[in-house]
Amino acid sequence: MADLTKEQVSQELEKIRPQLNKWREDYYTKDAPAVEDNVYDKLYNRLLELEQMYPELVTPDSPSQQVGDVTLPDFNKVTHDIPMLSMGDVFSEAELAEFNDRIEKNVGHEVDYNVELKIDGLSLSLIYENGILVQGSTRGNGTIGENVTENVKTIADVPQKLSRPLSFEVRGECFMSKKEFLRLNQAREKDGHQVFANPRNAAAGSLRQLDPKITASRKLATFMYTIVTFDDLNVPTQHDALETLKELGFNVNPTAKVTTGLKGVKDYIEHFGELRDSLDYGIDGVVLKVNDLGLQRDLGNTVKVPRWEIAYKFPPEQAQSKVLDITWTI
Ligand SMILES: NC(=O)c1cc2c(=O)c3cc(F)ccc3oc2nc1N
Repeated sequence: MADLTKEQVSQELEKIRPQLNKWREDYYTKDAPAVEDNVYDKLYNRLLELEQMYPELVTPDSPSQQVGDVTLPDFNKVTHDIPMLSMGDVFSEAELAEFNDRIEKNVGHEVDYNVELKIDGLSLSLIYENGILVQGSTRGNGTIGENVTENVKTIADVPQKLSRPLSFEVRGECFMSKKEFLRLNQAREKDGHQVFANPRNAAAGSLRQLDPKITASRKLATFMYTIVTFDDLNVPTQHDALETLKELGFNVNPTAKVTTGLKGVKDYIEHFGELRDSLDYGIDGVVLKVNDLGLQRDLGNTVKVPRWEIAYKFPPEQAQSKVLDITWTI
């Protein structure tokens, strides 16, 4: 990157910030994205790059200062005691190798990863008290989310009562299957309503409804992936956490795989890059998580993302073949 003067960076930031904020506004509050995720992500990463050059140019309204969704004014709000962070994104094998190098340097040895599909939905938090579902909420800005408890109770695969009287929080992804997305859009077209741009926006628009009866009329689904407070559950790894979630009656995506270092990650990415179109749910990448939960705690989080996981993003659907063109040198 040629060295840019502060003035040049300031001018470019003045163009990028409003553009990203406009796209964010559309993406979160209108549930109708103006651009593909990867276009947003690339410009967002450019903003981060420029802000890192001259941190004094960061403004409070910069997209880098807000995390996650913009919450609509009309939902009751909930505070996430443990922030719901987002994930760092990478777009190439070289960046995956950099992530792995950082982890091995920090930990001092090779680590196992739990590799999971990155479901293209919206984050969901579920809180249970003595085994009873008492609260469902969205990520919101990471600290303040939207209370969607009554809506969540209409999702068939969300257990309202657990087989054990546990009090804890679990987190996962709420999504809409491609089949349901087509059915819903056909119905909306017939009724002269605006159709949803993609299953992710249909899921967001359906979960973030003020009227639970509307949510109930749309078939939402979940894949849960985190037990937030697992102290008394004696769960040593992320893979075990997924097993425990399944035993407790949650819907868990069945494709997770434990790898040693990056060995096997290439195959996993290529395999699911090929299967992507045939899955009945949208995926936009693959998530690598340090499998050992103790190591995750030691590695900790930055203000915005955990240090112990990374999301490798597929190229957008129409560029699907590109996933196979990556020359892997691992
Ligand atoms: N879309 C997903 O399929 C998916 C998303 C996340 C997260 O957003 C996520 C965010 C955190 F702060 C921590 C763990 C996470 O794990 C995750 N795991 C997944 N499988």
